[in-house]
Amino acid sequence: MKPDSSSTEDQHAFAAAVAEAVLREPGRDGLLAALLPALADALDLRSAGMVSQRRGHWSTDHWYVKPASDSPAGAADRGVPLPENKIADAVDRGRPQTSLPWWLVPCQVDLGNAAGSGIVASPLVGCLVLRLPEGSAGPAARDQQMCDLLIAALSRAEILSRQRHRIDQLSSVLEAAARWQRTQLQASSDDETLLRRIADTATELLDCERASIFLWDRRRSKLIGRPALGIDDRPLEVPDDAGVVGEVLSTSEPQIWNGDSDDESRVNRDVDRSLAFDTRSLVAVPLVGQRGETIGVFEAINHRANQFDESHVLLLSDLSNHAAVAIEAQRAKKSLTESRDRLVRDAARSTPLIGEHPDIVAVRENATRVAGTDLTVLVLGSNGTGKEVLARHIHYQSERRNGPFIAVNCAALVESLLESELFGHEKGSFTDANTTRIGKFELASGGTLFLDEVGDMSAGGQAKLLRVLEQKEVVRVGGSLPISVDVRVIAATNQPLDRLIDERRFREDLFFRLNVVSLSLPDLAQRGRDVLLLADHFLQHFCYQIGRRVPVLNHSAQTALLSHPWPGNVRELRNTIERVCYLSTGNELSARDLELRPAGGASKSRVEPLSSRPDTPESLSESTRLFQIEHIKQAIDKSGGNMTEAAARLDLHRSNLYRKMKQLGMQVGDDL
Ligand SMILES: Nc1ncnc2c1ncn2[C@@H]1O[C@H](COP(=O)(O)OP(=O)(O)OP(=O)(O)O)[C@@H](O)[C@H]1O
Repeated sequence: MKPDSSSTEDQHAFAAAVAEAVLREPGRDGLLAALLPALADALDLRSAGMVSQRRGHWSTDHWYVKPASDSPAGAADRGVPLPENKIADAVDRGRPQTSLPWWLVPCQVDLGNAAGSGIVASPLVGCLVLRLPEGSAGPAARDQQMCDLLIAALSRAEILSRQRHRIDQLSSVLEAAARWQRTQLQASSDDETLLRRIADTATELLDCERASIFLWDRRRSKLIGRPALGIDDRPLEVPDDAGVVGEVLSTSEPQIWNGDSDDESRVNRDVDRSLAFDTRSLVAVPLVGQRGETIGVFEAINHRANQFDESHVLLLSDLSNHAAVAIEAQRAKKSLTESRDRLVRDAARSTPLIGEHPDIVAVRENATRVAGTDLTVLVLGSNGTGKEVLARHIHYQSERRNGPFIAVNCAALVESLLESELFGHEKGSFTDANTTRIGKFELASGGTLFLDEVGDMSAGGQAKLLRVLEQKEVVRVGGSLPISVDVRVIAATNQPLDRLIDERRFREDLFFRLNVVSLSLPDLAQRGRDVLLLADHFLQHFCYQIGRRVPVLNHSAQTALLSHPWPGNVRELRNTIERVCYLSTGNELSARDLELRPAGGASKSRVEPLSSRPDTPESLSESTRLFQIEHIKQAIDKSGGNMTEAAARLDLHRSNLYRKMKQLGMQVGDDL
């Protein structure tokens, strides 16, 4: 038998055994398995063990008994009852206790601080239970040093293992968050699918039987259980102040309820009843939105008691942070989708293709048919017949309706600008290119590009357009990377393209590219009583805008509308009605109110000569500006709103007329 305490050689041998075991990183169990026999050897113990307290209970982690040959009494130790009271006493005091033949060395590691930030864990509470040799008077100081060495090695192993566990947890949470994000990106994703995925992840990672998200309906003071819980898959609603979940909501603090050892009144058994579940353990954490407000509670439940501790709170809180982001993103997506759908509906309603004439009915039917395809469409018709209206009508009936509708007037663009306008340019690609600019083709991606007045496009422009239509990709001016574009093209012209092709002013190959389907709009004068339908539509529209009662068109007005030749087509009619809505006051409109000029003649001048007005400005430049505005207005008026004709009257190119109007501060659009 050894002396009362260990020798220096024993101490060195034990230190070497500890160093060797630590280097192997065998984990807590491996360390105990290797070092308890070494400690027993060094101190000539009959048995040595580690007991620890987990979730309120003492349990023996490891127990080493010296073989019977070395210690005849040792074999009996296996059945010896542990001095539980003394163990608890040693742990409570945090100091070793001797109660011969037992020596009890508490082993308590505060992992929260030791393991670094982010690892909040219940302290590891344990006790080395050592049975001293027969006749021992008690341990000596150097024996204590050996125990300290063992405890330090165990602490290190525990910290390492918890760090690894934490890293695994965080990786799982990140993987789960990425999965949720993918779910959200799917066009068909809905709230229920996302919430179910989130709850499933929590069930799996917390190894629990059920997880639920309770979203707070603050207005109704209710918590709504999601995904749909309970009988008939109906959402479960509970008062927002009931049970542990209510506690979490009011305190914004995580809560654990651990069955047997906890206050039964904290649990809302109504939830159990509707789930047909017997909750024995529960952990719940707040769901906090991006602005810091609590938007709900995330809970996990188990049939078994004492299942949850701080590490579950930590894990569920991590999940909850990502879940809150996903839930808010889903809500934002839903509200954006709803407002987009509303806008698309409004936009579609605001450009109806009005008309019951058989030609218009046929065009509408063909438009509906072609809307279901991605075919290129060529719309033919005189100015103002509604070519853009028809293009929008096709767009809003197509699958592309949620994408953009981009209209480009090809005639308004000089050739040098056309390429940059349609295909964009890179910064610095020419003198004025101060920034990178996205072209109309890219802007229209996912939607429809309406190329108006395509017959007026220059030869260079036509060649470039053809290339893009064939390759379905654009290269920005000054760039080299081809950018693929997913665009449906609808082109329109009022020009006789076949004649332009004969005169070699329009490329035949481009014509075939554009003319996959062609739709022709008749002039308004050929549409019979559609004039009255359209007049009525514009009357309603403008009177609503101004806020005046809608006047009726009397017999003379109707006759005048039906017999007018409408050289400016629907645009001219719209301008006429707009003017009447602003200038007339009665509840009935007559032919005289309409002031329709005979074909080819000048309308009764509605514009007073500038010089005769009392408010004529003194400044020469201002009166010149006003004169130009009036002169342009008159030209447009005389042309029935037909800008090409108005430009010709003014001896200007159409694009120059637009530019001049912008320069003068005039509105460029329909309400001229
Ligand atoms: N069938 C229709 N129903 C309702 N409004 C119409 C219709 N046709 C044309 N309009 C209205 O007439 C005006 C001119 O229509 P739009 O711009 O579509 O004609 P366009 O043929 O494209 O003209 P341009 O050749 O000058 O570009 C617009 O204000 C449009 O709202």
